[in-house]
Amino acid sequence: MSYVLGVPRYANTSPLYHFLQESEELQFRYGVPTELNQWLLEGSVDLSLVSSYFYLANADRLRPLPDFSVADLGPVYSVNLFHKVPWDRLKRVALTTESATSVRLLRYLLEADGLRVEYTSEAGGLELLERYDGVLLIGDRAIQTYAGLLPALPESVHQVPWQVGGVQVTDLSMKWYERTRLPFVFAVWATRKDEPPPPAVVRKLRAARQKGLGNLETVSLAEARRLGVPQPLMQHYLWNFRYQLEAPDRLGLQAFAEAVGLAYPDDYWDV
Ligand SMILES: C=C(O[C@@H]1C=C(C(=O)O)C=C[C@H]1O)C(=O)O
Repeated sequence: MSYVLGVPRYANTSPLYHFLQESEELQFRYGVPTELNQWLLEGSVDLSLVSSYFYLANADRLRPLPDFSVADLGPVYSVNLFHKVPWDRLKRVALTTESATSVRLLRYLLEADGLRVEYTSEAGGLELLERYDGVLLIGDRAIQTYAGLLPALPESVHQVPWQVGGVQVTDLSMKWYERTRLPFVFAVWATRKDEPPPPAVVRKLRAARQKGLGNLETVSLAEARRLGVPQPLMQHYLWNFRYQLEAPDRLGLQAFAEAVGLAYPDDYWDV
């Protein structure tokens, strides 16, 4: 029987997977985070990316790898509330159906600012702004939408505009950083608690990550073409992620658990 890896359908994890080969022993099943979360609990994937919030809420059944994450310090560029009224006047917001973590993070950030907002889960893009004050997008859709708004390639990564025309872009990871000065962990990799990850699979994942991060130009070119986003922008976007769940990331994850009233188990596979 082959081991099934839950593989996200997003550019943001391409440095981890670009050089990973599917084989008879290791098969991929592709999905967006909300699908992968469910598949992991149900047993239709064995090792998978899982939304950090979903992991924390199901920590009695899941255990993560010690050194894999989708995290960053400051802006992430692809977890964005696109809105047409200022942040403190938001009343009705549409939420992506692909995310478990970001929707919880948005709720936390708005409540922390004393704001009461009505949320509706609805798939779509910027056209939702005709009916809502804001729309939360993540992953490929968010980075494509953001890149599509930019009038030109920014001169420097420090000059990415956060307002284009009538649309404001609030990067949730940046907002988290301003509040906590910590990284934000969007996802970890986990298995079910009674099914330890095979060390050979973890070795392959680590080797593929090392190669991916060492060849970001190749990886970002492939992803830029796939999504129709300028390659320099894609390369900076990928370069900016923290993929190794290091000590500062764990502090960020612990702070997120506290922020949403969940326990932080601090319990990782020794692999
Ligand atoms: C950084 C991102 O993080 C993603 C957001 C997730 C969530 O909100 O549940 C889950 C997995 C991550 O890959 C992104 O989508 O751009």
